[in-house]
Order: sequence, then C-alpha cells, then structure tokens
Amino acid sequence: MKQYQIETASKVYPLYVGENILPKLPEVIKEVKPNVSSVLIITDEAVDGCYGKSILSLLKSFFQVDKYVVPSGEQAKSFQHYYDCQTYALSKQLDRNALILAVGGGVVGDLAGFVAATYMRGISFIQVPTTLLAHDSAVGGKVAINHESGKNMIGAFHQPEAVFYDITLLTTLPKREWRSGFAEVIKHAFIHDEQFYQWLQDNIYSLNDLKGEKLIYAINKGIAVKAAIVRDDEKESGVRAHLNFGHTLGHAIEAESGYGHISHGEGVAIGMLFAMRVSNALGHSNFDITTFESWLQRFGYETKVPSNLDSNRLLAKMKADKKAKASAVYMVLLKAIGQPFVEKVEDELILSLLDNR
Ligand SMILES: NC(=O)c1ccc[n+]([C@@H]2O[C@H](COP(=O)([O-])OP(=O)(O)OC[C@H]3O[C@@H](n4cnc5c(N)ncnc54)[C@H](O)[C@@H]3O)[C@@H](O)[C@H]2O)c1
Ligand SMILES: O=C(O)C(=O)C[C@@H](O)[C@H](O)[C@H](O)COP(=O)(O)O
Ligand SMILES: [Zn+2]
Repeated sequence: MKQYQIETASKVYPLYVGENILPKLPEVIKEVKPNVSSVLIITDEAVDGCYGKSILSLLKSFFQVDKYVVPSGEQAKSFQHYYDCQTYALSKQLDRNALILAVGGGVVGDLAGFVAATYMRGISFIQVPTTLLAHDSAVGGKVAINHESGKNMIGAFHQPEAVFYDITLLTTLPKREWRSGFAEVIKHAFIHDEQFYQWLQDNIYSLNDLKGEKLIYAINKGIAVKAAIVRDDEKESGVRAHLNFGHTLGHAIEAESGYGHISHGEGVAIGMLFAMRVSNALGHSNFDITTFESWLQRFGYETKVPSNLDSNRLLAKMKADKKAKASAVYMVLLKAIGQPFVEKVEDELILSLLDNR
C-alpha cells in the first residue's frame, strides 16, 4: 500500500492506494477520525451489489454503521437524491462526529461529499473510490450535484479526511467505465506531463492494457498531477482551471444530451479534441488533430460532437460554465502537450467548429 499526502491550503490528508487493502479501512477510519460517533456509507446500486455486504460486515465490528444506496449513474447527482441522503442522515440522527463514507465512483463521491459538506454545516467524509475515473474525482475536494442548466452547478469545496483507493475493486468495472475513466488519465497527461503522455503512447494500446503494473503506474501518475495542481491552487483561482481541459464542451454535451447518456469521460474526450482544434485555429498550436483523433478512436472513444445536439444550445451551455466571465466562453487550451492556459474564445469560432463537426 502506498501513502501520499494530499496538501491543500485548507487541509492535508492521506491518500492510500494499493491492491487488496480493504481490510485496512477500519484502521484508517480510526486513525483519521478517532472520535467518530457513527459511519454512514453512501454508495450506489451497482457498487452495493458488488461490495456492499463485505464492506458493511467489515465495518460493523468496529463502528455503528448505516448504509444508504442511490441509483447508479449520473442521475444520482440530483437535488432529489441529495435531499433523500440528507433525510436519511437526519432520520438516523447522525451527529457532528459522524463520518460519511463515499463508496463508489465520481458520482457517489461528488454527491456524498456534498451531503457531508452541508449536513449540519459540514461533517467529515472519506472517499473510497471504485472507478478508474475516481483517481481524479476523489482528490481535491470538489463536491457537487448537477442542475439542468449545467454540471456541478451546486456544490462546495470540502476536502475529505482521507482517500482510500483499493484498486482491486476496479476488476468488476464494465468496459465502458474503463474508457470513461481513462479519458481523465489522458487529460492529466495532456495538461501536465509530456513524458507521461509519451509513456501512454508507448504502453497503452488498448483498454485491456490497463492492468497490473501499467494500471498502477497510470493511476499513480494521474494522482500525482492532480495532487500537484490542488496543492498550488485549492479553490481554482489559477492553475486548477487546467484540470478543466476538455470539460467546457464536455460538460455541455453531458447536460444537453441528458445526464447519463454520454458519460463524463466520453464527453471529456470529445471536448479535449475540440479544445485542440480551437488551439490550432487560434494559432497557439499546430497539433496533428487526425493523429490525436485516431489515437482516441483506438480506445473506442466517440470523437465527434453528437449530430443530434444543437450548436447554439451547446454554446449557451458553454457560456454558463463556471469559468465563464460576462457570458464569454473561456476554455483551457494547449500550446503543446503539457502547456495549458485559459483564454477567452469568441462565439463565432466555437459555432463554426461545432457546425463543421
Ligand atoms: N470532483 C471531481 O473533482 C471530479 C473529477 C472528475 C469527475 N467528476 C465527476 O465524476 C462523475 C463520473 O464518475 P465515474 O465515471 O466514476 O461514474 P460513476 O460514479 O457513475 O460510476 C460509473 C458506473 O460504474 C459503476 N461502478 C462504479 N464502481 C464500480 C465497480 N467497482 N464495479 C462495478 N461497477 C462499478 C457505477 O454504478 C456506475 O454505473 C461525474 O459526475 C463527474 O462530473 C468529479
Ligand atoms: O478537480 C478539478 O478542478 C477538475 O476540474 C477535475 C475535473 O475532472 C472534474 O470533472 C470537475 O468536477 C470539474 O469541475 P467543474 O468546476 O468544472 O464542475
Ligand atoms: Zn472531469
């Protein structure tokens, strides 16, 4: 088991990552929250089906434990499910020393984290990520639910007490979720680490390569990129925005297609390619887009903006993005791999690229 310190301006906390480390979870809970009064597990149906029983029985010998299960998928990041989680926590009379355990992918992490951030004005939580994507979402304290006007519009910065990542749990992940999560791995390489990008090119030819030592290396590299960025800028006043590479359009696609139809990583993959096109069009870079596109296609990513989505509606969503200022779109662009920056992009350019999809 490897241990990292995630350092942010408001909190420093441990991240444990390894294989078959689940039995150590009770020890970690006691270590980071010695005065814990009770534990509320928040998870989703699919994760509960795979690991719910074993985690519950593991923790029951040490703590008072309750469990609340939300439906699987993006739709759980809604007001209704947020409200239902809070109602459940209140019905169990959780006090301020209670701990929420977010057991799942980015959806459960974001939802349960936001429940923790706001229950009685904030209680502790631990992230127990179960997807590849969650190497990103479990670190850095962004927690949120969606609104029909946009992704993650209602949320908070609330750092967990710890991140506990047993990557053995990934073995039950469906193929589509490997692909979705790998998009954030690629993003971390694109924005921060030319050598890591090269390593991915040389080592990962298909999603099946994401196992064993290669998987461990890719996850550790991704975590290192994320940790370095949130250390320097916890609340996105500067460099943290680079983690939004591919997300301005990606989030718009997710929202416009109806949450859950196009996964987060699928949207980000299309969005990264789009951001590269914009970078080229503005003369900042000279990417060989065809090469990037065929690299992404090799993993089965859809690379075109879905034909049923209207350009003007997508633009409207991009203008409502959290990076927007005075209704102007700001995107994360790249001068080269590893050289991101944020710039205002005119509506006309966005529309012309969206219309020529
Ligand atoms: N807070 C952040 O910094 C951050 C970063 C990136 C993404 N996100 C958010 O994360 C969400 C996407 O997360 P995700 O891709 O993990 O999706 P997810 O949480 O919906 O999980 C994907 C699917 O896999 C299932 N699943 C999860 N773990 C499993 C396992 N071990 N075995 C079998 N099935 C399993 C889930 O039930 C779900 O159906 C989006 O809402 C995105 O906005 C947040
Ligand atoms: O941690 C961050 O900062 C990120 O931007 C990571 C993204 O992968 C993630 O999807 C995040 O939730 C997007 O944030 P948002 O502020 O655009 O909602
Ligand atoms: Zn993301």
